[in-house]
Amino acid sequence: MSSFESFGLNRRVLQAIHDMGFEEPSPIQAACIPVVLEGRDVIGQAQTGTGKTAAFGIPLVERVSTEPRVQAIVLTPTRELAIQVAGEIRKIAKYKRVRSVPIYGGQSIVHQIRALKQGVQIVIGTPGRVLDHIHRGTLSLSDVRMVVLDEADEMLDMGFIDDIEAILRETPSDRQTMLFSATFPNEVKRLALRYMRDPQHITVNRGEVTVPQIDQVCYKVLERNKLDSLCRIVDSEDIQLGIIFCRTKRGVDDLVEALLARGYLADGLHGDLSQAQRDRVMRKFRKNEIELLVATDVAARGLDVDDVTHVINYDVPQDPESYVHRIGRTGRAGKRGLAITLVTPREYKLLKQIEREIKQKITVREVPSLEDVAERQAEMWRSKIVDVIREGGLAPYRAILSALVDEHDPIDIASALLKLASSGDGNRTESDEYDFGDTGARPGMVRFFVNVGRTSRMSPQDFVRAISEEAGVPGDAVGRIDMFEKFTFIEVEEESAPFVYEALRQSRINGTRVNLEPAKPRSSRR
Ligand SMILES: Nc1ncnc2c1ncn2[C@@H]1O[C@H](COP(=O)(O)OP(=O)(O)OP(=O)(O)O)[C@@H](O)[C@H]1O
Ligand SMILES: [Mg+2]
Repeated sequence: MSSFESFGLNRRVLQAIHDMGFEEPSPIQAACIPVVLEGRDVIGQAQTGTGKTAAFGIPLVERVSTEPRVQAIVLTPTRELAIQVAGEIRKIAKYKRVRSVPIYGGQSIVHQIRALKQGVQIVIGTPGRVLDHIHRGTLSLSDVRMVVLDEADEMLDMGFIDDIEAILRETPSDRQTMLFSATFPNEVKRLALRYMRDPQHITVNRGEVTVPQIDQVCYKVLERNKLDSLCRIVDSEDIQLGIIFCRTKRGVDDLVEALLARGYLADGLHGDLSQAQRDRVMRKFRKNEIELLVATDVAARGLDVDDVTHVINYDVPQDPESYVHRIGRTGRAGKRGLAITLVTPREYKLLKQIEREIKQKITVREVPSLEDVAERQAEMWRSKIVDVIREGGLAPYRAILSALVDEHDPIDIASALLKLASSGDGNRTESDEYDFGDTGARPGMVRFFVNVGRTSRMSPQDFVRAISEEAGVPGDAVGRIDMFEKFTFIEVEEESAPFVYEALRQSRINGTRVNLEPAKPRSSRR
C-alpha cells in the first residue's frame, strides 16, 4: 500500500494533505500521482467519488513554481464544479505560495481580471469564460505546462469541443495533458489521442463503472402518478440530503414548486438561474438548509457534497453516462448511498439499456402504499429513539418529565411527545391532500374553484378538454362549469378529482398559471 509520503512530495503539500484528513491515497491517486509527477500525459478513469480531483490537484500544486505566471489550467463543464475544484486545489496549496482562481461565466469579469492580475499559477475555469479572457488579453496561456480536462468525456463532447480546441491552441504544444472522468466512451478515448502525446491509460474500476456502495433501485410509476409516487418514496426513506434530477429546467421549476407546496425543504438548480441564485442554492444545500436539491444535469458531474444519501432520477437519464454521473453524487469517499430511478412504461426500455451498459442490476421495487409509508416512518422514529437513548445525556429531560409521571401513563407521555415531534410532517401525506371534504358538489363529485385569470376567454368546452387532457382523465369526468370573469367552478368525479387537482395545481392552461382550491360548501361560507 502506498502512502502520500512515498511520492516525494514537498513537505508543505504533505502537510496540507494531512490537514485535509486524507490518510492514504485512493487507488486512482496512488496510480496517477507518480505518473503525473513524471510529466506524462494521462487518461485517468475511476468511479465517481474516488478522489480524481486530488489525483491531478496534488501533482499540479507540486509541479508549479511560485513564479507569477499561469502554469496550469483545469477546465470543467460547469461553474459549480470550477468553484469546487478551485476550493480543493486551494486547500492543497495552503502552505505553498501558489495562487489559484476559478473563472467562470456569470461572475463579474472585472473581479476575475483583478484576481488574474495578482499573478496566479493555476486557473480553474469553464471554457466559455476562459476563452473570453483570452480574447480580452486578460489571460495568457503561453506559459502553461499542464492542462487538465476534468469530466473529459463531457468536455470533448459536442457542446464544448470547439472551445476546448481553441483553448488548447493557446497553450504550448509540449504541454502535459491530462483527462479525468468516471466514464470514457471509446470514441472519446480515440478523439482524445489527437490532443495528447503517448498518454498512459490509468483505469482502476475493475470493469465496474459504478461504485459498489451505491444501491441501485427503480420504481415503475405512471406518468400521472409520478409526483405522488415520488412523495411516498421520499417519505418512506430516511433522507439526509437528496438530489432529484429532472430532464428539463421547466421540470425542475415545477417540481420544486410542487414539493414546496407539500412541505418539503426543496430548491432548484439549473442553467437559467442567475449565478447569484445558483450560488445561494448550492450554499444552502452544502449547509443542509435544504433537504432536496432538484436539478438538471448541470449538477450531475463532479459535485461533491458531504452526506448526500439519496439520488433520485425523476426522469430516466438520456444515456448511461448521465446515469453514472448522476447517481455518483451519492456513495462518495467510501460512504453508502441509494440511487432511485422512477421509470414510466415509456422509459422502461431506456432503463434496461442503461442497465446493460453499466453491467449492473437495478432492483425493481414497488411504490410503497400509504400504509407502507406510515409503517416505515414509524420504524424510522423507533430507530431514532433507540439511537437517542443509546447516546445518553437524557438527565435534564428526565427531570422535566418526572413530575408528569405521577399523573400520567409514561407511554401516554412518550406518545404525546412523539406526536409533537412528528407534527412537522403532517401536511405531507396524500390522504390529507386529497381529502377535499364536502365541497358542496353533487354526490360523488368534487367541486373546484379555479382562478383562471385570462384563460376565461376559453369556451367552457375548450376548458374542459384542456383540463382533462392535463390530468389524463376521461373528458366526461369533468363537467358542470360555471364560468365567470376570472373564476370558474368545475365539478369532477371523485375518482378523477386528485388527478385534476394535481394537474391544475402544477400546470398552466393556455399559458396562464392556474390558481386552484377545492370549493368550500355554501353552508360554511358566510
Ligand atoms: N485520499 C483520500 N482520503 C480520503 N478522502 C479523500 C481522498 N481523496 C479524496 N477524498 C475525498 O473524496 C471525495 C470525492 O473526491 P472527488 O470529488 O475528487 O471525486 P471524483 O473521483 O472526482 O468524483 P466525480 O467522478 O464525481 O467527479 C471528496 O470529498 C474528497 O475530499
Ligand atoms: Mg471529479
